[in-house]
Amino acid sequence: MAPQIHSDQGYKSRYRLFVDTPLIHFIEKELLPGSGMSVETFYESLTALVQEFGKKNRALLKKRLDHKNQIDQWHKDQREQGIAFDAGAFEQFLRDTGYIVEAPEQVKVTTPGVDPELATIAGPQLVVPVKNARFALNAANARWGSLYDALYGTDVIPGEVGQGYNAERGEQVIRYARDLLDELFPLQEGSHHDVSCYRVMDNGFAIKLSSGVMTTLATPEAFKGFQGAADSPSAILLQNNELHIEIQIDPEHPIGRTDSAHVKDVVLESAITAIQDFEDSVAAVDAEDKAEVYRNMLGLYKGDLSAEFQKGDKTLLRSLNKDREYRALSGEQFSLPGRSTLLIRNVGHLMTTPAVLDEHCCEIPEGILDTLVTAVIARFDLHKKASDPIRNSRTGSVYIVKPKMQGPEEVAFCSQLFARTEQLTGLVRNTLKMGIMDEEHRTTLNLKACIAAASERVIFINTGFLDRTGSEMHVNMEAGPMVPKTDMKHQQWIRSYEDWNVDIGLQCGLSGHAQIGKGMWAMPDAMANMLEAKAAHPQAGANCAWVPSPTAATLHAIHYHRVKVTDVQQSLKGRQTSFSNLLQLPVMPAPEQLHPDTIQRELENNVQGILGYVARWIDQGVGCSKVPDINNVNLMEDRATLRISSQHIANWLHFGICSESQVREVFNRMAVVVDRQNADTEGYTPMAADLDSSTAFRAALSLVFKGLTQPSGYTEPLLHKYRYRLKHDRDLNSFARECQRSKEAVAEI
Ligand SMILES: CC(=O)SCCNC(=O)CCNC(=O)[C@H](O)C(C)(C)COP(=O)(O)OP(=O)(O)OC[C@H]1O[C@@H](n2cnc3c(N)ncnc32)[C@H](O)[C@@H]1OP(=O)(O)O
Ligand SMILES: O=CC(=O)O
Ligand SMILES: [Mg+2]
Repeated sequence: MAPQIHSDQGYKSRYRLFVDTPLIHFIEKELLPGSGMSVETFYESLTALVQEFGKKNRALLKKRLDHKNQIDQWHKDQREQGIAFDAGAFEQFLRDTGYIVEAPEQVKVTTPGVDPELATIAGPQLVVPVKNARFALNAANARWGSLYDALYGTDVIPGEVGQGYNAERGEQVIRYARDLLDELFPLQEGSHHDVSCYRVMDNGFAIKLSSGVMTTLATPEAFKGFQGAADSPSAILLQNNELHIEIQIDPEHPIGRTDSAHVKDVVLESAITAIQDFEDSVAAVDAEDKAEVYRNMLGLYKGDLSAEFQKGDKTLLRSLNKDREYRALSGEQFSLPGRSTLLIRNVGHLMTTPAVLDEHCCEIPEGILDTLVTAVIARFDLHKKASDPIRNSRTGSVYIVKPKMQGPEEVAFCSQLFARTEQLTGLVRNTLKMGIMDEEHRTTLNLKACIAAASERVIFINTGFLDRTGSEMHVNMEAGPMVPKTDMKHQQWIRSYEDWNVDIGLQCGLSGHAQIGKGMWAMPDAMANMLEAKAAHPQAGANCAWVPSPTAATLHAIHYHRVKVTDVQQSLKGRQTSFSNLLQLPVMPAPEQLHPDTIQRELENNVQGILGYVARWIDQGVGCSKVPDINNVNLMEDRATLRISSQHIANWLHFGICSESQVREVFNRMAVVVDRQNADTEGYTPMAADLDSSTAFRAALSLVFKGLTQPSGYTEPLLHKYRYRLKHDRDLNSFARECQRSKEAVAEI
């Protein structure tokens, strides 16, 4: 059977490409109308990009493999010769083989037109799988979040949330919020706890205490504006460290009614930026999935995305929030952004997509398709008038986060791809900005050269420590058995990597121009712990850090009120983390001392996470899940955490820390546990009853048993393979193979 090229289903010939129907529908009926780009120009442009960049893309992937083989051999030789690891010798070898390159002495980012949300405002960065419109909208709207809700609904306030309103818990929330106001916006006299009235007078913000004393803020300039009438405002706007807080007042509201100053909520500017993710948190294996991802992104950029959903017994309709209007003391009206500034995480250089085949019937690089579609989508935002109520960038930029790049050649390649895409889509040069995920071994070691390779485009460097951990294990797979997963974050390499990223960012002039970011908080329900732990991110000089939910964004915002990141960055200038510490390996010094119980527990924990995540990925196409670990702590699992777990078991198998039969036994047993955990999950397909015929179970096994040979230890090739097979009842590439065999089809192009 030849591919269906001219039917309503299957691939259709478009210019020099074959495009699968669901994507054609999206491109021709949804994306291009109103974009100013014709159908012909779009496919001509895509063909040009594939022809100009496809071969280079493949060559870069081949280079990854060459380096990996060389490093494997070096570690093997050292082991066989009984040579103790020496970071200096390793560094020399990596320099000799061109894995580490010379960076220019002076590197300075010169990125033009960066919005203040990325350049100067320090605050939380929310990440969201864009394939889920309800979540994607929620993330875009998470610029402002209720502190009362964030406290009431999480373990920051101890005890059960329970059903119905718990007045005692409510009291604790109000006390917490008043303490915070006292800390961030102290009064000249008294405390926010004792306020009976907030109002605006001709000469400024006036606060009446229950004692009758009139006072105001210790720093009166922190008052920025208000909503409602001056003598009975409905909102008071305060600012600290470039972040805003609204005290909301409503005497009719159930909470405001009982409050001495009728405060109904304290709302924090929260997710200053949000990454709409096409990548680690998304399952998009075919044209239908890609169209869904792109459709939501288009709606966010056009401003018309909405999602209707059921919550409890209510049907809700969610759309994008408008900007917020205020009046200043002078009487002047002004507005603040109502939405997070959005970044878009495209996929990396590795994957190809069956949504589009080239003239040889081969899948095209997915990153190339993402770049072009992102640029066309962005035109809708860039062409909006300044008065448009829903604009993303006010400075004419498009923020693309590029994951999993390995080294400066790959960054340069990406920058060239962006430049050519700008030409083809009529965008001004350097409109497409680049966020570099520092999440691969070779990128960390060459971070300065990576920044140099895109110095006119860089808008962030971010420590994606989850992928970086998977990368560390895969690159050094042959060095020896790795420490247990929980010990990984205490290893020398990871501590140095976090500091190194900040040092290089500061040296390259990112402060005040771009984000130096820290990674994800992967325990979405452990908000009390997060409040403790994530204070370290601004203290380390990072002006943004990832959070998994809007609630987490609101709580994490508190840290940026407490720490002025620019001051920290100033104090860190000139620091230079040891390069050789970056190369220290996370290998166990005495694996023979590992207790069998520790091995068993480690396996069970990893396997439970793998199965819990993979089952939903393969069967339901859910790319990011909350999965309980062995201690029943809910963890955010995505492809990066899966990379860690699967590489870890693969490594222990390789070095005989555990046996194949032991691993299989744990998999079989954990399938029962995961089935039980999902007993009430709608659409869940149990695995344990028939393990051999469970596609998800087989996918999970292969991630471990084929872990050593997966490119860079990534999980997406196998996840895509199994999900595609389940969805389509045929293999990825089967159309491409048939198409290649079909002389007529090719001749027709
Ligand atoms: C290594 C990396 O690459 S990290 C980056 C990739 N990871 C991510 O992007 C994580 C994003 N987070 C998520 O996907 C989710 O928070 C999960 C999967 C971890 C947990 O999801 P759930 O179990 O559904 O969360 P939970 O039930 O606690 O909360 C759901 C509510 O929170 C909202 N929510 C949760 N996470 C997010 C988010 N990231 N963005 C926006 N809203 C969110 C949902 O919209 C929902 O609210 P609603 O009912 O008003 O729509
Ligand atoms: O993408 C983020 C990571 O930690 O990996
Ligand atoms: Mg990652």
